[in-house]
Amino acid sequence: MTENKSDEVLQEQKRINHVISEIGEKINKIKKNSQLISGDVGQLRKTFWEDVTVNFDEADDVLETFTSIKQQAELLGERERSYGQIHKQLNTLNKLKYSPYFGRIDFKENGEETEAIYIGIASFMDKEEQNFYIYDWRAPISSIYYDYSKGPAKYEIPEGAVEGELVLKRQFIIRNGKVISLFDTGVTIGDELLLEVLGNQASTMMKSIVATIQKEQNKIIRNDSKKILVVQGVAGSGKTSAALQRVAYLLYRHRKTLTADNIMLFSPNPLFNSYVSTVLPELGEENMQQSTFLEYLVNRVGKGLEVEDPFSQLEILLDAEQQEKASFRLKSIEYKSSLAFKEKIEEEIHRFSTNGIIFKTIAFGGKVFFSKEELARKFYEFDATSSIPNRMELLKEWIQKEMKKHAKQERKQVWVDEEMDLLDKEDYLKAYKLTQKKSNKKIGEFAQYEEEEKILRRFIVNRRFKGIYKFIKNLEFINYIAMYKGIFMEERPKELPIDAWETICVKTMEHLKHKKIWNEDATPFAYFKDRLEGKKSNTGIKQVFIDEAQDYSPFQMAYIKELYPYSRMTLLGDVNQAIYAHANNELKEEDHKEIERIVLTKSYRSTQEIVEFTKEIAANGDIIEPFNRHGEKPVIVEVEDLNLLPGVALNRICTLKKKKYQTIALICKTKKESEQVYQYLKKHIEVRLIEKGTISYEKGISVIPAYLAKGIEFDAVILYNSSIYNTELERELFYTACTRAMHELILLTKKNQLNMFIKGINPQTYMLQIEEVKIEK
Ligand SMILES: Nc1ncnc2c1ncn2[C@@H]1O[C@H](COP(=O)(O)OP(=O)(O)OP(=O)(O)O)[C@@H](O)[C@H]1O
Repeated sequence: MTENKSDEVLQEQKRINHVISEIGEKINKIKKNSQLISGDVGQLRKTFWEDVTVNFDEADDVLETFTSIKQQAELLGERERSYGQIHKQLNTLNKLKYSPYFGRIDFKENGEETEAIYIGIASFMDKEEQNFYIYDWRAPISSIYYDYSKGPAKYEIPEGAVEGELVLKRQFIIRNGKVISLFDTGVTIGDELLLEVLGNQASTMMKSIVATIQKEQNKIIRNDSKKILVVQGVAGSGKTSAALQRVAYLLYRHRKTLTADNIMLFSPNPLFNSYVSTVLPELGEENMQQSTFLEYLVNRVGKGLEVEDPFSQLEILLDAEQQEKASFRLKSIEYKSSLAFKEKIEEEIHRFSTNGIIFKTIAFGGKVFFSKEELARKFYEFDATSSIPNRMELLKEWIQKEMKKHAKQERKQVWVDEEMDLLDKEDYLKAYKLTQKKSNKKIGEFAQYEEEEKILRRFIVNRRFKGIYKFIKNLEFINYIAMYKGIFMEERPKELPIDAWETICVKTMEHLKHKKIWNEDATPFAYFKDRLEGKKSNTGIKQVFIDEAQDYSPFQMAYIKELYPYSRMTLLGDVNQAIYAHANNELKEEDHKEIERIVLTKSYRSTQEIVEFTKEIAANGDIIEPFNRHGEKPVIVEVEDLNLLPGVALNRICTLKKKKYQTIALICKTKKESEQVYQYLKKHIEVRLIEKGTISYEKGISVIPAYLAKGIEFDAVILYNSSIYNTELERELFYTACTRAMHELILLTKKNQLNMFIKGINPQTYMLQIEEVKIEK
């Protein structure tokens, strides 16, 4: 660390004290204001109904009542919004009070005086609102801090570039209002501060990197020129971190038109969702919408089919004992993930335009209201030039109209008489009131009774028809499954050999028969459904982020793009961590006018020693550059007998625990392996098993299958039985697992059975140890 010049520190501390006292004053002022508003909100809520005119007598009165309620609700909403704003502001000010800024740049704009710019997580001005005590890190001028070292520098504003000279660049660590350290930096954003940050223990929650954003990451964060931004970044290069900072940046830059609700992040698993959930609040912003693609698909496919999750799909491919099943699934996955299959679906849809649509019969209590043939006939009676979704809509409207007639008929049936006796008092009362309301004039007792009975019969039929009405409204009368199956009764696509196609057809249909759908079919099925009933494109989303983009198949990627046709997209991924069988070339694709591509090659997560080792696993790993932080070389532990493996893992975990690491992971290849070793370990130490549904992880020891460790990191990683990663398909999984380690990496292996990847690694990059201690079975 650069030496702390004590008078500089004193000067800076003086300024900090002043700024903090101003922040304190502002907080007090806002609090007073907020009490007023909160009082207002409370009062408004209390007297809401007193202040509106409620009168339902005449149509005019109803309108007046409606307007009055609306006005009152708007007033309340506005006050609540300003109350929410104030709350947010107070939150940010309290953060600033603790640590007002992290950086300072002295910038001399050409022809102007040098100005000291202090940079923090939000802007803060003096009382007169004339000068900035703190600049938001997202302000245009702040980019100099991330992009330049001392010397000529410039930043962009809408009117053009502002040029000048960067005279000083200083970094602070301020805690609780006190300068802990201060250093003036040279070339990049203080390697020293970064070194300090990266040397810390891993947390179970991702941290914001705002104070140490690197120049190349800043490009990702501030990029706003093209519709699609693609980031190919090696493991640990800060893709996810930069993506979250980018969300914060976009929310700031477009604050008038963009809110957190307009941003969607697709993440790899539920654990990841919670892992990243604190970054934006730390920056004073709200979290964007977050979902896994599976969640989206399950919703879209609908209740009728159970969707296989991608992890179960992967498990089959990884299970050495199910090689035959795996080889068939691989073919199925490859084809159904391709754009060729999407084309095939398109052809099928085209055919449905003139014939072949299959419906379900709509019946009630054994009585057919609409046969499937009738529905098909009616469908094809509509104008053939109209799109399929439009005709579906017309068909639905027609059915709904016809249903009114059926309902009327049904009211006369005997079963309704029987159910009349079972009605409760409230129904009678309701019918009575409705009759009263309906007839202003006094009517005779008999007429009154007749009217009530009519209403009660309507109640009964409506109640029993509720299911059918919903079925119709949701277009469930379209037999998607039968039609989807139809694709597999057709001629072989040219991409596949005959035997492969036949097996795919038989097995896919068999699986669908059991009301289950494989993961590779889920996207095509959802797409197929969309093409028949109309796209559910989401216009509210303006920015879509896809993390681990390499794990999306070409079909999925194309589908997502169609779902969000008006959104900008940020795709982040690493071709070396593509753990699924379907290939996706999106990250490698040629540039075109809508795409901006950024490549990150420096890895920040792991020590230099770990990166030197892991880069040799990755295909094209030469481009990976380690960050200059040192630790021990990875250790490969050879074990005589595989039965000793759980005990050896336990020993190693205990040694790591003594080193006071906060998060230690034992990464296994499959769920089965994780469960087995977990059962052993839990008898000896406190340990947690992470499964696909796990939504958060805690400090301590976790046993986790490699594919669930995606995107997250641990202080120390032990790779359990590394000998079993042995096919080219498993290279990425093995690489992903090893790159989760920040400070220490240990790989257990059967003696003399180094896997095919380790065999290719320079032995200088690791230490080989033989576990000699015999452990009882
Ligand atoms: N500029 C930075 N300043 C401080 N820490 C950083 C910076 N960039 C990355 N890191 C740290 O490096 C680690 C890896 O970052 P992150 O998870 O964002 O990388 P990634 O590229 O998404 O990784 P992977 O693809 O391997 O999951 C995190 O601990 C993150 O805090």
